[in-house]
Amino acid sequence: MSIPALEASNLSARRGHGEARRLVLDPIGFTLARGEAVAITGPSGAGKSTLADIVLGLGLPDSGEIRVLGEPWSTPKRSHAAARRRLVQGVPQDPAAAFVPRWSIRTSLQHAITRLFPSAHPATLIAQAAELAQFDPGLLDRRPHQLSGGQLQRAALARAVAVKPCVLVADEPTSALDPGTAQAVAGQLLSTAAASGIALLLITHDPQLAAYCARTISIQPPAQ
Ligand SMILES: Nc1ncnc2c1ncn2[C@@H]1O[C@H](COP(=O)(O)OP(=O)(O)OP(=O)(O)O)[C@@H](O)[C@H]1O
Repeated sequence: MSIPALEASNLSARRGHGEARRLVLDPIGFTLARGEAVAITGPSGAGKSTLADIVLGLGLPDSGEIRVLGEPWSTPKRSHAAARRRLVQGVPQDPAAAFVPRWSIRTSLQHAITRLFPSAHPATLIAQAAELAQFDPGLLDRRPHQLSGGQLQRAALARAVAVKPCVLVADEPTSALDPGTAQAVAGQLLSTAAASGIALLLITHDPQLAAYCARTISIQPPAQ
């Protein structure tokens, strides 16, 4: 059997300080194969973004472990940090967060590639990523504010796949878009991940969006 792209076992999280510190993510475990799309759904406050942040390495769990391609992910060796960070990329709810406002989309992509994948040739990866994400290469020299919401979300998808990750975490990636654009971007996200063999963890409260995925895991706010 091939090694899963992502394995999460017994992950839980507490947040807040002092007496207000409480369990915000009940223990959860799941496995994603390469190219598999899984939706994480649940009501507001269930811990979906907390889980996304933990998988992205932006927050720490209070229990449990994550493995990426079979290797422990939560505590990557410092020397491997960039190489390992490259493997798990995010597509944020607000795509502008993926870009430096004063830089062109091309410069932001070049910067991400140089930092996370120094052995790669940026121009080649940018061209491949734009094609995969169906981002018009004619828009690469624009700044983020010069793009529509849908164009910017495709640019964020291009930025995420440019460094050839094995896991994509998309946290409510279409919630800021109108319904037609949201559907097109969601379809693009799924087909891009499947075409590249990337495991997709799609965080959403939208059942229609979750239905695009092969599997749905529903989480609930922990009982206090
Ligand atoms: N740093 C923090 N300090 C205190 N509480 C926090 C912190 N981060 C998250 N929480 C709490 O943890 C719970 C889960 O938050 P989270 O953002 O993960 O939920 P969610 O399922 O993504 O919700 P939504 O669908 O509304 O985005 C919420 O009750 C939130 O207030």
